Amino acid sequence: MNGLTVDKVCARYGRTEVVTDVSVEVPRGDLLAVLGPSGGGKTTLLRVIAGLHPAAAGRVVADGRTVTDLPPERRGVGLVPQEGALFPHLDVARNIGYGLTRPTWDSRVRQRAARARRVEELLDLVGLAGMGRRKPSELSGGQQQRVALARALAPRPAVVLLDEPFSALDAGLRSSLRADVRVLLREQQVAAVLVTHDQAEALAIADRVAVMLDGRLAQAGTPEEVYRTPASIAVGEFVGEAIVLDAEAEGDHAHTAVGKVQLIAPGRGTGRILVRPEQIAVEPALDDSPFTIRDIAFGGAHSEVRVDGPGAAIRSLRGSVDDLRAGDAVSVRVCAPVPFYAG
Ligand SMILES: Nc1ncnc2c1ncn2[C@@H]1O[C@H](COP(=O)(O)OP(=O)(O)OP(=O)(O)O)[C@@H](O)[C@H]1O
Repeated sequence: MNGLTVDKVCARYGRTEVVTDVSVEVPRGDLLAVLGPSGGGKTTLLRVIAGLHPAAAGRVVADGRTVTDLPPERRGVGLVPQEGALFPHLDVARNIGYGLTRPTWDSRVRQRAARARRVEELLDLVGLAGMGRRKPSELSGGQQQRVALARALAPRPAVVLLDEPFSALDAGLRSSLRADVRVLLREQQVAAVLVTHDQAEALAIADRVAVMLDGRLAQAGTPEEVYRTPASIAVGEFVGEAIVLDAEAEGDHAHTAVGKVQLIAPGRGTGRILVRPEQIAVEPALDDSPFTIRDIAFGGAHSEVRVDGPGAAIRSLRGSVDDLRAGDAVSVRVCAPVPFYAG
């Protein structure tokens, strides 16, 4: 396959295994977001792919070539580290050109010209044309990240790894840079792996999301799959806001504290369901209802309504909350099929 294959990779620090049996595939042009709590093994996995940390077992394959035992510079894998990590004493052009082949004595002039052309091309690509002579300290945080990306792309790698590349940026800049980077990586047809803590970022930018819990791949799937049908309650709680309710399943539906709920897949017996706040409809109660509004957190486009009731603390997202007040009695209904977890 063209792109990246990680096949049953394990990694250790000393005797402690921190990555266990991880397998993922990323075709060229695709972006895989690796999501997980702190200490879950995300950065270590990235370092194994980049060749900065040895794999204790398994294989890393880039564009069909097994690179597991090659040094970082011979893998065809580019890395955009956290906060760019540019060389402060080199100007932007030199930072970008750093990873390109050094000229040899017999072809120095020709290679130098080719390097300069490639650097100009990359500056253009990341929207920094004309800034080649500046020092990193003369750039904004977002511009520095663009330089780090250009540096990673310079040798035309098959794979680019991005380790929390937007974490130091403010929200507005972060989402615009993220969208630009996504388009650029697809245009360049590299296989990209992005490590992030930010669930919304992973769901927004990725073709596929891999959730790592305790060094293991808990689930890999499209953003919709991991959000709507998480493999476990733990994955569901990590990927987004989750309301977990006790349930008694009977085929295609289950009985819960908020009434009868449709299930995505049939289930039977005692267990739990996982519901997203936007799947819960809260309406002013027409009859007696045991549910009352605890408070409403106004949130612009979507406000959160928190509801107390017997056996359930509910959060619901709503566009308008004009008809609701704290203390009101309300009816609560789950308005979409949800996943059920037995046991
Ligand atoms: N150099 C090291 N020596 C020993 N243990 C380490 C080292 N680096 C990381 N670890 C441990 O390995 C585990 C995985 O760390 P890793 O940095 O891969 O997790 P992570 O998911 O990237 O976390 P974060 O989101 O906080 O960056 C953690 O328990 C961490 O303490």
